[in-house]
Amino acid sequence: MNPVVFILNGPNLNLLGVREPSVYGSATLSDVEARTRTVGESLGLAVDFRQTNHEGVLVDWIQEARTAAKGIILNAGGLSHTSVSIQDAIRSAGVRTIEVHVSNIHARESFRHHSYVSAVADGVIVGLGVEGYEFALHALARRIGREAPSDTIAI
Ligand SMILES: O=C1C[C@@](O)(C(=O)O)C[C@@H](O)[C@@H]1O
Repeated sequence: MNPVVFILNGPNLNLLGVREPSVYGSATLSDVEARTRTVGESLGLAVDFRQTNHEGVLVDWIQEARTAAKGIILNAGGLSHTSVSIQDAIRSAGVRTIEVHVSNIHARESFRHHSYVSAVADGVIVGLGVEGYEFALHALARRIGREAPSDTIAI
């Protein structure tokens, strides 16, 4: 059985592709799910892809990852900028976590510049569109030993 990676999406990400396409692009969350499953398989990872509009559900899923997943890719949406509870959950999960934002949060309104997730994430990918999820999968695969590191980049 391949190691499981949770890809967790927070509020409003169900509207990807419909919502502000000039900011978030035209790919839907289903497109992202399909693509990450394919990339995950190629890396020897089993992707468990989820979305919720509810903070507590996200906290429950992060807690579940403690025993059920080897890594988390998290786009907490607007909760990234407000949720101490999500930071606490990641801190106690003890699971490698990569934060993803589709848009470049640092080039947007100042309230988006700070993320509570970033302080407890292993790495952060912002502003690279939905491809950011794939880059995060590659980063996790390396960190959980499923992808040989390149001989040119030592991380
Ligand atoms: O919902 C979102 C999406 C987002 O997380 C992104 O993926 O770019 C950025 C957040 O500021 C915003 O609230």
